[in-house]
Amino acid sequence: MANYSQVTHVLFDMDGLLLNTEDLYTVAFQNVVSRYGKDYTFDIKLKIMGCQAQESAKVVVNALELPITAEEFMKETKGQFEVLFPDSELMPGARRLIEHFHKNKVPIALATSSAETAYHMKVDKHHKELFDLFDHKTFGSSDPSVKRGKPHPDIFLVAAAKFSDNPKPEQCLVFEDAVNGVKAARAAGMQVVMVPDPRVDKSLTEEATIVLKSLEEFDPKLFGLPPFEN
Ligand SMILES: O=c1[nH]cc([C@@H]2O[C@H](COP(=O)(O)O)[C@@H](O)[C@H]2O)c(=O)[nH]1
Ligand SMILES: [Mg+2]
Repeated sequence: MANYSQVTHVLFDMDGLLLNTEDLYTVAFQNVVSRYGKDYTFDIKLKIMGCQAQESAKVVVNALELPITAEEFMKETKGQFEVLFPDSELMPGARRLIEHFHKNKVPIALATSSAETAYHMKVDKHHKELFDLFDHKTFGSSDPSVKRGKPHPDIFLVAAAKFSDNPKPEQCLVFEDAVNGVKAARAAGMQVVMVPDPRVDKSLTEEATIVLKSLEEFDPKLFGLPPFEN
């Protein structure tokens, strides 16, 4: 059996992990690049999942040789986000896990590469009460203290430092869906539970501490966290 260490604090990614917003990004980006006769392939998406918004825009514009600037691309996608994000849905198991940790007084935080404005589009309409259970939130694309996006460790180190009892990296468990997010967590010295998109090749999941098909499969006991009651 693999060796898992006990943790005391938990950090959650958001897009594609707690919310189905990765699917919504795919629709939004495809709608925009279709105007230029291009395809937003999963290979390109894989490169930018978890990246800061501006970096993502640059990669797409360059990879697809779009005849617009990264700023123009961001403006066009923002129009799509405003329509699509408010109806984002929770991923299976997300509510149970967040409510369980909150009820059992496990400190939990959100560490998303989203900008704060995008976060509000995704959460405010349907999920505000649940997301209010986090002790704190860090928004990688709009928080100046997060210098570099995932796969760099910055966001997880900034988020961990916001807990009042200042946990060490090895006391923190990260939940992630993206390859870049797993790399970021490992670079921060943290264990990471990966729930990847099923299209992600197995060879790209090897850095994760444990890989699950769904958050519903997570067993808190493996990491010394309070067990589910049922
Ligand atoms: O198809 C896409 N997926 C993901 C992103 C980027 O990845 C971030 C999601 O990262 P996280 O899962 O760390 O919240 C988004 O905020 C966005 O910046 C993107 O641009 N396009
Ligand atoms: Mg994600």
